[in-house]
Amino acid sequence: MLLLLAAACVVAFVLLLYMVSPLISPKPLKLPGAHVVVTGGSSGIGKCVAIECYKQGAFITLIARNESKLLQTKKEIEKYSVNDKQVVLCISVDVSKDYGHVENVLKQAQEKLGPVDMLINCAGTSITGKFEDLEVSCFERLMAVNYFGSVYASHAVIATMKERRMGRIVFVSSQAGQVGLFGYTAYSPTKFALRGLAEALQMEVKPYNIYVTVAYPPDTDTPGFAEEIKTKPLETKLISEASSVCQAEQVARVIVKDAIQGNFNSFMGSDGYMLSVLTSGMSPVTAITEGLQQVVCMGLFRIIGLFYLGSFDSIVRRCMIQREKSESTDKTK
Ligand SMILES: NC(=O)C1=CN([C@@H]2O[C@H](COP(=O)(O)OP(=O)(O)OC[C@H]3O[C@@H](n4cnc5c(N)ncnc54)[C@H](OP(=O)(O)O)[C@@H]3O)[C@@H](O)[C@H]2O)C=CC1
Ligand SMILES: CCCCCCCCCCCCCCCC(=O)[C@@H](N)CO
Repeated sequence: MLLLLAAACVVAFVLLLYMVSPLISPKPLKLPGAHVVVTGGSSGIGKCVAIECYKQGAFITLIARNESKLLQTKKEIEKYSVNDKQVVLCISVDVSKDYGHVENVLKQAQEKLGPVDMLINCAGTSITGKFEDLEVSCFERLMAVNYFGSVYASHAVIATMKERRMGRIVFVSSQAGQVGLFGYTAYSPTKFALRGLAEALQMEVKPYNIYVTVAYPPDTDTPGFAEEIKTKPLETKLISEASSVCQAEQVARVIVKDAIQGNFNSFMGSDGYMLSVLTSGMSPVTAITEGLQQVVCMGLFRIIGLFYLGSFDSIVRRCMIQREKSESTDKTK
């Protein structure tokens, strides 16, 4: 009897260890002297991520298309140097066009600044509008930049990371990559796709000590956002008010902190927290407490989420009625 109890205890302990072992947090990456590549590093969130890493002693490669914007950003970043060895390298390339080209430039960057320790996939753009108003080419373009651009850059660095048994890859998704909202039929799928890629890739590369992070920023005050707002449907604007507009510096700090720690999920604010718990699905966890919070809070957050959905539906309905009214008064004029 005693023996049976002891055996049961051992089995339970082993089971517990087995469950807990993948949950043990990774060792933080050391940024001083590390090589960080930021796609979309010449503007907005990407620029602030680059500055944040540079301030912590990293060597930076900026990737974007427009050369003069790249050079201007390089100058801006260099103001924050913490030692005189630090370098900011600029590469002008379209991450969505030719994989061979992207692979080549990343090879050159690694020859100059050493193997990539951290890749931040931030190059991206958004187009909003009603489904029928968006040309199908918009859907293709967004998928090319936001999704395939991230696949290309990651594919070009992963082999070296695996050889070195270290590295970080960050995908900048969006809150619109956690929930599909009015106006985002072309954009949201590209951000949801990044999550699928990140989950599958993380499972492959974890034994090689490589950690993948997916960031879900809310609306953030950037040149890209200023552009987006010009053509945003009223419905999208009103719905987006559910979550506040963040500063790019603040978003960048959170992304860099989570990437260093190797956290899979990176979110900002209380609505970001709720969304990340609510949409955790089968995503990996990097701390036992994270998993526990998801188990405990999921039901409650679903209830809160249903209220949000109800209010979004009523925004859409009200806008439709308003539009029909103004159309009919236009006709009678
Ligand atoms: N701002 C926001 O509200 C939010 C943004 N995001 C995401 O964060 C990321 C950055 O957004 P944000 O800072 O607002 O964007 P910005 O428009 O301010 O900056 C975009 C950056 O990406 C580069 N870029 C765009 N297309 C390409 C391309 N094909 N190849 C290479 N580089 C490219 C741009 O440079 P260039 O044009 O010279 O190539 C620029 O450096 C995007 O993925 C966006 O979807 C997520 C949530 C909220
Ligand atoms: C419990 C559940 C809480 C639910 C809260 C839901 C809030 C949703 C607001 C989403 C705003 C959309 C941000 C898109 C940002 C973006 O990617 C673009 N700006 C890019 O340019």
